Amino acid sequence: MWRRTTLLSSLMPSSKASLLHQMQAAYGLKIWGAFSTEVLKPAKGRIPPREKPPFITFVLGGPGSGKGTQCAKIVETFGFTHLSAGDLLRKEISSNSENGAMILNMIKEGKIVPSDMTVKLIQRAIESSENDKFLIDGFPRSEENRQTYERIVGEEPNVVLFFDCPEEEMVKRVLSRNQGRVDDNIDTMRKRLEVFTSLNLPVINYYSEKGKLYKIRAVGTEDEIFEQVHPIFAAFEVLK
Ligand SMILES: Nc1ncnc2c1ncn2[C@@H]1O[C@H](COP(=O)(O)OP(=O)(O)OP(=O)(O)O)[C@@H](O)[C@H]1O
Ligand SMILES: Nc1ccn([C@H]2C[C@H](O)[C@@H](COP(=O)(O)O)O2)c(=O)n1
Ligand SMILES: [Mg+2]
Repeated sequence: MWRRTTLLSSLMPSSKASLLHQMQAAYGLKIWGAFSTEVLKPAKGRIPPREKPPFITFVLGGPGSGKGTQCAKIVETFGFTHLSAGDLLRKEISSNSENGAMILNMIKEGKIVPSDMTVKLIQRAIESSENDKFLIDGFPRSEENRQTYERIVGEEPNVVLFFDCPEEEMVKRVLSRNQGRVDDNIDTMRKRLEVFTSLNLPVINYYSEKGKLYKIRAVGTEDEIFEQVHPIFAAFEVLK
């Protein structure tokens, strides 16, 4: 799609060449002559509009079920872009955004941040990427998250993965994660498990009823779990 790169400006008087540069910078267009224009790879930071909606996978599971770990493997094998809702929120905290303090409090309490905020961060991240396939990890965490995404983005996910892991295993993993997360302690973990059961399980059931859910038994080694994940994405690659 992005074909020719030679600059016409080198063949022009300098005033015209400068005007041409300005137009190229403004519109991401490269002008080939009197009769044709062609859209070229945009300048850094400018992303062309998508011709079709990206392929979206929601990745769900309790705290410590291994969502992030398995997402890294999917990225490596299938070239997805990984967007962790939790990571996007943590970035908001560390960038000292106006909502940072509120988000930090919610995360410490194991509560769910207002959906508009999370959806906008996800939407912005998708729009600023040139990839056409995304893993949205840890989202939607509640019916309100799900409905807000559908309202703002106007699309349903293509696939939903659910990493199903026993509570005692999740607690063990979180308490030995050692990444300095403010919510990796037993008190917050208890609250996160309660929130998972009361708010996230209904979303998981919703997607199960819609026939979009792939349930993974998230016990065993990371590689054993990925053996269940691999065929799901391999099948979608074949269908493309
Ligand atoms: N199959 C596994 N066996 C043992 N430990 C694992 C396994 N998968 C992941 N872990 C470890 O468990 C911890 C939690 O994993 P991970 O961060 O992927 O979970 P998560 O679902 O993303 O959790 P959270 O919702 O809290 O972000 C990490 O320290 C990770 O290295
Ligand atoms: N959709 C989301 C995702 C995450 N959060 C907040 C609350 C979670 O406990 C915390 C950490 O998320 P994780 O990294 O475990 O996926 O981030 C939220 O409010 N809404
Ligand atoms: Mg995670």
